[in-house]
Amino acid sequence: MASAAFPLLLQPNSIRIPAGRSHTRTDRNLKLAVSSLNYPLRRSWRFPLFSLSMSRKSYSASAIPRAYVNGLASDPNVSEPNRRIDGSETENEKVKPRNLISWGLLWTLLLKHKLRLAVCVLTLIGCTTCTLSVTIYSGQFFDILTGTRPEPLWSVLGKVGLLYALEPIFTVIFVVNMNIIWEKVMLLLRAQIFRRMLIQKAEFFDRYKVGELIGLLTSDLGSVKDIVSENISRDRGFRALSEVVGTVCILFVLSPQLAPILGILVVTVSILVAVYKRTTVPVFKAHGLAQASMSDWAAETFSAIRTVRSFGGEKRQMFMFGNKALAYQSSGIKLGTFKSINESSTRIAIYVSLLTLNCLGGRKVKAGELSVGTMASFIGYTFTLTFAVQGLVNTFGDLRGVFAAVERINSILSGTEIDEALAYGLEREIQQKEVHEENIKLFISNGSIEKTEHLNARYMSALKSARNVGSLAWSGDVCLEDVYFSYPLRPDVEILSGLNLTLKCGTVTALVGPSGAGKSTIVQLLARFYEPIKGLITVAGKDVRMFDKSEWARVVSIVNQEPVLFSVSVGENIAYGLPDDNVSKDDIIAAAKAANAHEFIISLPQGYDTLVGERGGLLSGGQRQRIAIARALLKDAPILILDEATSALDAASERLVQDSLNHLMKGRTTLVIAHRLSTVQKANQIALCSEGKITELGTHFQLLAKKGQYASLVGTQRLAFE
Ligand SMILES: Nc1ncnc2c1ncn2[C@@H]1O[C@H](COP(=O)(O)OP(=O)(O)OP(=O)(O)O)[C@@H](O)[C@H]1O
Repeated sequence: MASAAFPLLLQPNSIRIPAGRSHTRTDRNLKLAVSSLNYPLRRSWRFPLFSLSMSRKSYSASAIPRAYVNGLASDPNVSEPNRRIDGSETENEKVKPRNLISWGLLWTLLLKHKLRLAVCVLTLIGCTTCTLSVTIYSGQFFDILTGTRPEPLWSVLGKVGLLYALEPIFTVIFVVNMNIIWEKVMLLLRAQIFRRMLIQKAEFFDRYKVGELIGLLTSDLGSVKDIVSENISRDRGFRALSEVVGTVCILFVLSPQLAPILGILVVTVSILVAVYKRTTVPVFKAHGLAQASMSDWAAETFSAIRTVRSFGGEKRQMFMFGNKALAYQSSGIKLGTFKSINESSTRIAIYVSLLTLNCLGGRKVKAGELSVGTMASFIGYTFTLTFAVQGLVNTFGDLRGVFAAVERINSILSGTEIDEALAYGLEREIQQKEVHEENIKLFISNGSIEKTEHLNARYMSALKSARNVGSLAWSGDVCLEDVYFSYPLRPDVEILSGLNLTLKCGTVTALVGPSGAGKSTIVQLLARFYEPIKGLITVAGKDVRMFDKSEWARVVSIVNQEPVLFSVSVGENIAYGLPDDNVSKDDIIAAAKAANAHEFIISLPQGYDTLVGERGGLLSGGQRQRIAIARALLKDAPILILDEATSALDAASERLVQDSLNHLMKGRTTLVIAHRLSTVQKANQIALCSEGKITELGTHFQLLAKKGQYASLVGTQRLAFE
């Protein structure tokens, strides 16, 4: 199958431009940037806490296309995609869920910084050597003082001084390089996770709350990031590990008899103390949660202050806040108690170790088996070992948190819910961009995490007979043919059952029907947010699945009841109609004028540069709607869907918006959904959707004459007006 797609993988100098293409911004990017590696790996990796595996095969770069031109004439050698008509995958095609974050991936990302890693290893050895050597020289210092060592004092002090000077230098180089490496790794991970979220199927966003998804990017990924930044200090992570190993070795060299007893004692007591401390982590967390709950309540109260006032809810809000403040207080008291015990427990570990050392070592010093200096070094190493072991246990505790976070990310994002048609289109478009742009490199220079070769195989093959989707959509009808559909989260409830509807090219079709009949569902299918379970959607007779979703998105404009604006300026919101283009101010103004929006925009404080606020909240509903229409005008898509576009407006705004909609609809294949039947009477055809099918179809007068459900709906609405 993969090889069947290769006739379309053109060499850079053999790119053909399909005739009759109107969208120059696509044409100018016909040539794909050379795709670099997709994390080639040499072996599989497994870790017991969360199963991580990557195979060489799944990350092979060999099948990634080097260049691609869509819209080419069919190639008889290219086989049809091995795809069932319902869009599901056959057994052969099924892709096993793979973990998004894996050891293999981390390793590959780390290996990009080989030089820095080498510097880190060397400086780590350097600072540990300095730290541990100082203690030996401190012991020698005492031996010189007691006269057992015939060496001038300045020579030892000189060495100690040099070590004191070198240690911070090594530390700075180690910390800076570790941080740089990890920040770069995290940058790529963050970008890839964001991308992976963006290409999930629509049901993914039905299933998970926005907060959960943001949590993956912020707190979960944050704890992965913190594992390095918070474990880079002297008593944590690699430094603690190297100090434990180094100290134990030195102790054995200094006194092979004393070292095992002291070593075992210090390590055991330190581990016990550290483990005890870890068990108190939930108390710290509970305190944090209590604080968050209290501040959430305050935030909700103030953000809904008008609702609180209108219901006289101040007392309730106060009492609830009081409850939360009390919970915060009691968790704070508990936390204080645990903090004090924690504080003392480390001291207990040190005191026990020192007492043992003094008993055993003191006897040896008295017997002349050990010098005072060596005894002093032992005391120093007792402290080092205690803190290092505790630091190490803390690092392991943090690692557990990281594994849990990674597992959460993997469990949500490693399923097979990727919208492949979208993923493929995005991959292709990203690769067409100039590679020197930093923000794009994040997504391509490392290759995507997605297994793109099977997507390429499928879509390359499927696209072989597709001509330019724009010209098809401008010239052909859009048909829903025997469409069956259930929402993935409610597979038992059939919303559409064998629906047939033709949207004639360049004309207006109105879709009416009772609430819950499935009108908006048809919009979602036409926009390809979801795919039919059975049946086809075609444009000019071509199955729309032949086009990747980025291409399809360019030919469909949707204006709905509550248009969502981004919290940028008015001008930028209009320019979003062509998100990949540099839209000129003149084009933006022309679109705004056609949408009856120019007058109100220039009366805003900063005109086209005025910020619209979160979700356009600083504008009225009618103003938002006209900006959305200007955006759609700029997009200039051949298929237009108006889903209750004027229903939330008052009469004056509706007139203005309706004017601009009339302008927008001209010459486009339009589907209008409206509850107010008076607004759709002029449509070329009216389709009545009921029980998942189109039950009546005709002009307003034909349907009235039929005296069916449409006629009775019209009657009901007239009665309501009278
Ligand atoms: N994302 C979803 N997941 C599961 N079920 C859904 C989803 N969206 C809509 N539904 C269900 O699909 C059915 C059809 O909804 P749809 O919004 O298409 O109806 P409608 O005809 O547009 O209704 P209205 O005129 O009230 O807007 C409803 O029963 C609804 O509960």
